[in-house]
Amino acid sequence: MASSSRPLSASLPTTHTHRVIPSSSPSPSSCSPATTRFFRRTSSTHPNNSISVSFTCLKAKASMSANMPPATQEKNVQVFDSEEDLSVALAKYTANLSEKFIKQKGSFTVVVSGGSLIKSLSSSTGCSANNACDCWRFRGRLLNAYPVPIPPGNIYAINDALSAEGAADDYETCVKHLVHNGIISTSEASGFPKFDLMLLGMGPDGHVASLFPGHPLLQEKNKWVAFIKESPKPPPQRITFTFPVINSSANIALVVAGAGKAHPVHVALGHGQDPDLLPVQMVSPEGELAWFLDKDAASKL
Ligand SMILES: O=C1O[C@H](COP(=O)(O)O)[C@@H](O)[C@H](O)[C@H]1O
Repeated sequence: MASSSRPLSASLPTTHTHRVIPSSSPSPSSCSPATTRFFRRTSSTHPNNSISVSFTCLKAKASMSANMPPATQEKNVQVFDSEEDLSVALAKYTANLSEKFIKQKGSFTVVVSGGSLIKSLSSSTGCSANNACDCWRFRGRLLNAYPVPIPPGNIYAINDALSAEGAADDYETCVKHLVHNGIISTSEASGFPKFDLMLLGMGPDGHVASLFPGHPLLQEKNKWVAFIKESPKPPPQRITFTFPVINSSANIALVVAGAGKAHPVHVALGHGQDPDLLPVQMVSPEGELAWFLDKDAASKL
């Protein structure tokens, strides 16, 4: 997770084409006050796994599609011809939210999940997936075209020197400090922390963060951060934000690329069925849910 006092703003160098279906409707010691804060992921591998985060920016030219099925037309879904185009649009979306929240309350809090989201986003920043965080910290830039003054202390990574239990506890304590200090908002509706934006990926099985199909953690109602020791996807030990926190977010962007994810996308957007409730179907933020898909992920829509 992370935060900035200056909105992500700059010129938008590129125009790309995509379809838009508008919506109808860490450790505690690193918890210093400041303003864009990045929460490095909603889930993390643990231990000995590289943690990576990043995203890119730019402008995408929107055009409405008249050919999308009705169920999709009720959602905010954007489909891009390439991962690069998707990245560009996602960065612009993030920049707009950053500007809005910083104007409103002087800060912007963002959670970024792991997986290929990081790789694809880092590709157009000039940072590799592995050094994306260092790019933020040491180059003082979140995005190539969007200079963002994010102090290193505003990026909250998990402490992977700890056990999974310890890391979850440590991260939850960190978030509690930030809530206590007023840096992270609290949802009036749920009482859980309310991040301004979560950037989530999704697995081919429909999992989000480290919340897997059929796992008891899907029903977690109290914890903010939970650990898992038997993840069906390696590595087995992870920590994750829980659904009460995820769904208290002001905004969530679900960023999905690849044909292997077309089925859960199809189901989550209301066009198909799966015998199991997919975790991605449980994503329901207090504010807006925006889908950023590449054309392969959208191929069954
Ligand atoms: O395990 C995870 O996987 C999903 C999807 O990863 P991807 O590499 O297929 O994009 C990721 O969104 C999630 O954060 C992570 O915990």
